[in-house]
Amino acid sequence: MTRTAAVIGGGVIGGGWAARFALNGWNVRVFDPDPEAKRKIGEVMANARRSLPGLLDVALPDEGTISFHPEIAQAVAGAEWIQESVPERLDIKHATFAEVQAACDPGAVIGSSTSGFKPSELQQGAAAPGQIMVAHPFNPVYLLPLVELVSTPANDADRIKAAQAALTSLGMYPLHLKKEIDAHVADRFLEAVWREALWLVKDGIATTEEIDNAIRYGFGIRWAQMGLFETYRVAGGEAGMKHFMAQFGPALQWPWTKLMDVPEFNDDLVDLIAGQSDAQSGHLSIRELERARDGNLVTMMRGLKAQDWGAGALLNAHERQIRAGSVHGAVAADFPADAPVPTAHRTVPLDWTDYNGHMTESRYLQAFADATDRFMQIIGCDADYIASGGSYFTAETHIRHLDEVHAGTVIDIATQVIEGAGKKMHLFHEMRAGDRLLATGEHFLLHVSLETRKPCAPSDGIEAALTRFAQGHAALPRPEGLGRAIGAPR
Ligand SMILES: NC(=O)C1=CN([C@@H]2O[C@H](COP(=O)(O)OP(=O)(O)OC[C@H]3O[C@@H](n4cnc5c(N)ncnc54)[C@H](O)[C@@H]3O)[C@@H](O)[C@H]2O)C=CC1
Ligand SMILES: C[N+](C)(C)CC(=O)CC(=O)[O-]
Repeated sequence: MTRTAAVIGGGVIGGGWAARFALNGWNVRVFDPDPEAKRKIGEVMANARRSLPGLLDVALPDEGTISFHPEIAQAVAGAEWIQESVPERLDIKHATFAEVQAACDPGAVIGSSTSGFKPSELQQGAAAPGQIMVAHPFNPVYLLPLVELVSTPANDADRIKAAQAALTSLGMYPLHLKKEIDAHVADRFLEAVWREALWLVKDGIATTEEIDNAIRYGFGIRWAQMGLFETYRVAGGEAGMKHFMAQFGPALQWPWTKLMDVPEFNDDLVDLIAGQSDAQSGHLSIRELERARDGNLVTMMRGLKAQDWGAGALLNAHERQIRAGSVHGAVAADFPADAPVPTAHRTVPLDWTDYNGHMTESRYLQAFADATDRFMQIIGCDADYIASGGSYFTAETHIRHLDEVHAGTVIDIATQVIEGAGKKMHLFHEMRAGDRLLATGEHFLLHVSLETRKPCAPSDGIEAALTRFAQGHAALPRPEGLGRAIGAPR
């Protein structure tokens, strides 16, 4: 059954939440008094659609619907998750919770996006304090997985567990903080770095651009993959963390930071920073900057996915969760022998597109090669079989590019066995977006011994599974384009 979330306040963060929920198959009900909210969320959704689904190598569930409601009561009725993302003012948040709790399901989780208020402050005066907890996300909410989940003793363990499970199912990383503190954990870092940066600009030491460069060419990349402590452990060399601390401990007494002083927040400082920021990035619109940011984030996170590390390992876990409940977990006997076998159902990722604004040619081969891997797995040539010494090598490939496809589009590949006997396996893949035929891939493979590196017969199990498809597929129409070659001029 489709799950339902309510988003109260649909600005930068509420819009990001709406996209995260909807693109993971939830229906989303939005309440926001801003008459522009629908347009703004529409623009966030457009950016999210081209970036989030392509993070994974398997398609997300079908997109949920987003509806807009004139009253909080209408938006929250029947929702299992209510995410408050109204402005950062305690009076507005309290008034919002009162309206929400007058109409919502008592079993629903009410998460607050607050950047700094403690959950006990949010719960003050509430009809049911135990329903409210901090669920602090990071912008863009549809791409960054971290959510600081901050609870108080008023929140019972079952509701916290339900909240963790719901966030995990959205591909997020709930970091549960059992001890509350102003600004939680991550915003304390951001605030510290922000204060230092304000001083550096105010004192004329560095411009906004130079500070950004100091981060993005160096420790920002390092932090993205290892965080702080693991990074510094490595920096301690073979002697490790103790050596690192001994070496840099004395710096704590030196004037290396102005963290405890706050620069006077006046018009001069605002104009200085805003002016430098305009000079640095004013030639780009916010939507253009968001698109650049999203492309960079997707590319970095997919790089970490290949390494199965940090945020990338989380993507792999989310993907396993989706595969387990779908056709991707199926084996040969689960597929009819007389129809092409579905071997891919995924979204075109942003990092598969090129200067022509569409999927680049090398990624067609990747998609078809992944489909071949999936077919091998279906007939029993899986990781265990390969570890036992048998596998397939591709001997020849022919790809036809028939129609364009863009980032964010769901593609499906169906595979027909043209020949499957002994060591030979001849496959014909058709890639489609809905009814549109995008490309075909014809591949001839030989079963090999990984010890001798020479062709040999596969196991009886693989032979039987392959023969079943080969015989069943022989009755299918011959695919258009089979055996095609590029004609050479004479
Ligand atoms: N912008 C950021 O980088 C982050 C913000 N947050 C937190 O998210 C919350 C929302 O912040 P933003 O989205 O940045 O602000 P925003 O100004 O972009 O959006 C706030 C939205 O709330 C709506 N609103 C105002 N009064 C309302 C009411 N009574 N009921 C329902 N909606 C109402 C506004 O029309 C607006 O669309 C804040 O608590 C903030 O601390 C959390 C993480 C990051
Ligand atoms: C600046 N901020 C305090 C609103 C930042 C956050 O809360 C998290 C983020 O996305 O940077």
